[in-house]
Parts: sequence; C-alpha cells; structure tokens
Amino acid sequence: MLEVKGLGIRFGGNHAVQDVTASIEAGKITAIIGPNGAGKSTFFNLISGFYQPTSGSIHFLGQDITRLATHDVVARGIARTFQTTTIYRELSVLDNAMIGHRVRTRAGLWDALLRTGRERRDEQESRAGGMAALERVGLAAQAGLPAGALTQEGQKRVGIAMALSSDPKLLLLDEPAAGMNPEETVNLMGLIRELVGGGLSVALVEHKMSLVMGLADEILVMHHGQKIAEGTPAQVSRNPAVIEAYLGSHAHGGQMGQAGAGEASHA
Ligand SMILES: Nc1ncnc2c1ncn2[C@@H]1O[C@H](COP(=O)(O)OP(=O)(O)OP(=O)(O)O)[C@@H](O)[C@H]1O
Repeated sequence: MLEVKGLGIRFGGNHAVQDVTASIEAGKITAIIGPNGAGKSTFFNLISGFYQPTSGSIHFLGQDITRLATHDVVARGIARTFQTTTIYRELSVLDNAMIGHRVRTRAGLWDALLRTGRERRDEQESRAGGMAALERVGLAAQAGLPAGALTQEGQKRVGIAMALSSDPKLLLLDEPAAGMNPEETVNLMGLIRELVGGGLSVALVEHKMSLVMGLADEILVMHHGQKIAEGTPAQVSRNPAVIEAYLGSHAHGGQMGQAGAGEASHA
C-alpha cells in the first residue's frame, strides 16, 4: 500500500531519518517503534507531507506522493492523528469531526463567504461525513456536546474521528495511547481492531509495548533515524539489534520481548 525507498531528512547536520526503505501493507496494523529520538514522528511527518524529504521517495497505491503537500496527501487517502490532542475543546464533537471532512470538499473562501450553493452542499456533505466518522468511533450520541466535556478516551476518539472523516485508506496514529490508563488502552485497541476489520489500514507510533505487542501485525523498528529491523512482534522481540537498541536506552531498558508486560517509559 505504501512504499518508501531510501527516505531521509536532515535538520542541519542531524539525520533525523536516514535511508529508510520499508513498506506498509494494506489491511494490516503496522507499528513503528524505537527509543526516544529514533525518528518515528519525523517518519510520520514525511509520509503525511508535513516535511519534505531531502532524499528518497514515497509511493502510495502505486503513485508517487513524495513531494505532495499535506492536503493533497489527505485527499489521496492518508490521514493522521497527532501525539498531543489537537481537538477544539470549545467546539462540538460533530464540529470537530467535520473539520477533517472539509479537506475533501471543494468550496473555497468565496463560496464560504457568499454561502453559495456549492458551499451549502459541501456543508451538508461534511456534516454527513462527520457523523459517519463519529459512528465509527462510537461517539454519535455525543455529537452535540463540547469536545472538552468528554473523558480523555473520548477526546482521543474525537481526534481519530477527525482523521477518519476525510475517509482515509491508511490511518496514521501518533502515540494513540499516550496519557491513557490501562482500561482506556484496552478500549482503544478494540477500536483500532474494529476499524481494521472494516477495511482500514493502520500504522502507529507507540511506546506502550503492551499495545504494540498485542495489536501489531508488523513492526518496523527505528534507531538513530534508521530502520534496524522489521517483522512480526515475535520476530522483532528476539532480534539482537532491537534488544541492543532498547537495552542501550535507559528509558526502555529490558522492556522488549515481554509482550503484555506493561509500558515502556516515555521519560
Ligand atoms: N523540526 C525539527 N527540527 C530539527 N530537528 C528535529 C525536528 N524534528 C525532529 N528533529 C530531530 O530529529 C530526531 C528524531 O526526532 P523524532 O521526534 O522523529 O523522534 P521520535 O522517535 O518520534 O522520538 P519520541 O519517541 O521521543 O517522540 C531528533 O534528534 C529530533 O531532535
């Protein structure tokens, strides 16, 4: 579904991502893991068009998307959530979900100001798209509430609905379980499984090993900006290079290979 070849980006002398060749398969859950500063978020930023790579290529469904701007990447079918919650707390849950949908509609500023027929049609479409996304994340009944009134888990679901309302084929989740308690984490895993069961493909960056090991079909491991391993959870958790990378990192010492053994610290 997604193929990156020799992908890299430099910030000054720092290779945040370096020569990464990898693929993400349709219908699967792919986790991207690695110690702090490994380049995981930067990798997501490259795929989603937030950063332009300094080398390499990105192909999605056979088409070159390497240099597309974010809204064009979204229009092709890749949407993402962010590490920190980026919902609008004062707006209703539905208004939040509709924001994601607006990137797919065609009305421009003039249409919006003049309330043209196209703008009104687009508004209705966005409302329907937003509601459909809320149904997918189990929040249809809360559509009219201010998003800030929801629990932490509810707000995470709003963030996912915002991404889903653009009707992506591939959903990128950046640390979806950050700040969630174990029960909320289990609920979130159920939601991700449901979405994938419905035909969505998911790639996620996550530090919580219980979630990664319990959920991922494929894992891509990054360290110092490079891909050091890939494979199933069982394969990567016994890969010597991966164990070495994690043992060498204070924050994650000894956590690899213990599926379901709790969380890798993000400190
Ligand atoms: N916009 C930027 N400008 C300069 N350096 C950056 C920028 N974004 C990321 N970096 C650097 O790139 C490297 C990789 O950072 P990145 O945030 O991608 O790592 P990560 O694996 O997501 O880490 P974490 O698990 O802590 O979120 C780090 O050295 C970081 O300081």
